[in-house]
Amino acid sequence: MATLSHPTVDLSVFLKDGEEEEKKRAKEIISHACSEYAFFQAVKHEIPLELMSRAMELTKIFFALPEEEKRKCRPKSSEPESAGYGKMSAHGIDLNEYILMLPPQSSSNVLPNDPPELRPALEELFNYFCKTGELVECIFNDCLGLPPDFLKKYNDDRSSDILTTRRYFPASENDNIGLPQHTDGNFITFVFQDEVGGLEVLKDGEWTPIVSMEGTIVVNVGDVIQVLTNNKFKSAPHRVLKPKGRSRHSITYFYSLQGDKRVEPLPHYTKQIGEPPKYRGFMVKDYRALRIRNRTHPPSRREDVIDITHYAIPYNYQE
Ligand SMILES: O=C(O)CCC(=O)C(=O)O
Ligand SMILES: [Fe+2]
Repeated sequence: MATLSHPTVDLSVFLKDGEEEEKKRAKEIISHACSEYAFFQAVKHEIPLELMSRAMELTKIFFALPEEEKRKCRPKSSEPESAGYGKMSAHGIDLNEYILMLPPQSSSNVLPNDPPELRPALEELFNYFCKTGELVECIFNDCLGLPPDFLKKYNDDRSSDILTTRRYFPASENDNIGLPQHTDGNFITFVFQDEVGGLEVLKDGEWTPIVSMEGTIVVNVGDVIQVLTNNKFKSAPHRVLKPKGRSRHSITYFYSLQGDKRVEPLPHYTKQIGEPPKYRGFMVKDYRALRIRNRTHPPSRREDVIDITHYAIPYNYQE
């Protein structure tokens, strides 16, 4: 197995005034990581470590409850990807179970009352992740050489952000996939995995594990950033393996773009540098619908699963 070490970035330098040299170095690491691996690990972020582990422990308590208790949090709507408790299965095998949460103020949320401390912990965590998302977006803006606040103005509506907390079931004799290979369709994703690990990224044709480190957040570039930057920043395929003999837990925050936004390669990465666009433009909601269809009507062949290459312009597209 390849041993790729994903770069680690201290985000605290961006929370202080001055320290220009440190900021420059951190931005170089992030730019390199996002162009090569699509993933990096963030330490000294603003999210209190105590809150991260409290939320993780509380979700473990929830997932250990009897099925009928958890079902009390079934979504209000039958639409796929609705807020609430759900289970992800493929070909009759349970892969993982999850709570999907929209912004705390959303009336669509169906959050557990048991354990009672879980709901406020998730709401608090959601708000911290949102702040971290805004910070990383601002750092990306600089790394990409875009005009000040360009991404902030473009992505100014946080109502589509999602937090999921998942329990992956233990592996069976013949099956160890907890989440099949995919790229994230959103802007930027933040993952907090427990000590079990299991998240892997595809790099140069090899699956490489993202080592779990306490208090660390995994940051990964989503498809929207890959398209905007015309592939300068990459969104890499990743998957989660289920562990043998135990469960695995993670909390993921999808910093997203609102459905009515149009996404296409920016002039800064096309016209202005004489590069042809590698993608045609699309609406976020249309891409989201295609991705949901992958789930509700899974194609039998892997190559028929719709991903961002659906919008690639064949003659211009290179990895
Ligand atoms: O659970 C994890 O570690 C990552 C989950 C993930 O990749 C996703 O939900 O898109
Ligand atoms: Fe993912």
